[in-house]
Amino acid sequence: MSMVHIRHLSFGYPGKPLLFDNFSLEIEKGESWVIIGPSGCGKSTLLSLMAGLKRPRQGSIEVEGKQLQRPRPESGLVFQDHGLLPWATIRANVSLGLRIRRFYGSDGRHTPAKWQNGNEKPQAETMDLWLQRLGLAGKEHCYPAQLSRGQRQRAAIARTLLMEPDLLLMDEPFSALDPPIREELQELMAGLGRTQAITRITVTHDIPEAVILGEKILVTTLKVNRAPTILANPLAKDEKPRNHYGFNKMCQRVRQAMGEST
Ligand SMILES: Nc1ncnc2c1ncn2[C@@H]1O[C@H](COP(=O)(O)OP(=O)(O)OP(=O)(O)O)[C@@H](O)[C@H]1O
Repeated sequence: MSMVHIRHLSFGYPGKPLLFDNFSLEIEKGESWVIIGPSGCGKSTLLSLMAGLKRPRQGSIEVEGKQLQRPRPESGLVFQDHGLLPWATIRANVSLGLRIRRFYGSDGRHTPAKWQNGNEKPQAETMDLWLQRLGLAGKEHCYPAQLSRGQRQRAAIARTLLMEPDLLLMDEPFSALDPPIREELQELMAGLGRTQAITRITVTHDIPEAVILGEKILVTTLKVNRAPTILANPLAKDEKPRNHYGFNKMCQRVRQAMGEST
């Protein structure tokens, strides 16, 4: 069953050329996709459209069979800039999404029934679990400024995952991080895909990252995007794709597809 179904999408910013024209794409539940392409080709715009933060000029986007009219509370977003509140502890920051979700919409009307008051899982337990999985146990009472950049980004990821999203949309989530931390987080996110059926869509500039995270790699172009270029990448299912003998070859395929698309 499809998680995201884009049908005949047209989108461009006012007074600028179209970025997408009659563009269709189907993403199955549980798949991990990467969107890669040169700067300015519309990767972040496509992610915002799938998040319901922007509306198509023409065409439609369905998520879980429902036409997207607004951001859905079941979708999780992670951006490059972690967006933590500097004056709140890590524990308060990580629980922020949950607290906001209860008031989703101006009147709370759009909070899905399974999350309305009284139906929440025991929060403290779930939060401790994510803090532990993301290597933040013991940091709960620290403020963001007391953590490293990688730890702050992990806290942002914990905040999103604690909300149990069914669709995870990430815009260059690791690009501000140094290579060892970046690699650690890439492996962590790839590992999550193996243990949980979350549909993941990650925007990146980085070819090796695309090969590690994307079972399907969408290559976008600076020309108007019409028929999508999609590379299938079974290596992303591997536990250590970087060590796989086909890794460099797959990187080369992505590089070549990017070259052909410019
Ligand atoms: N709010 C906006 N208003 C007008 N133009 C915009 C707006 N946001 C983005 N654009 C333009 O739309 C194009 C696509 O932008 P977008 O950020 O989606 O590209 P991108 O592929 O994600 O780029 P990058 O890799 O540099 O982040 C760019 O030319 C950008 O300048």
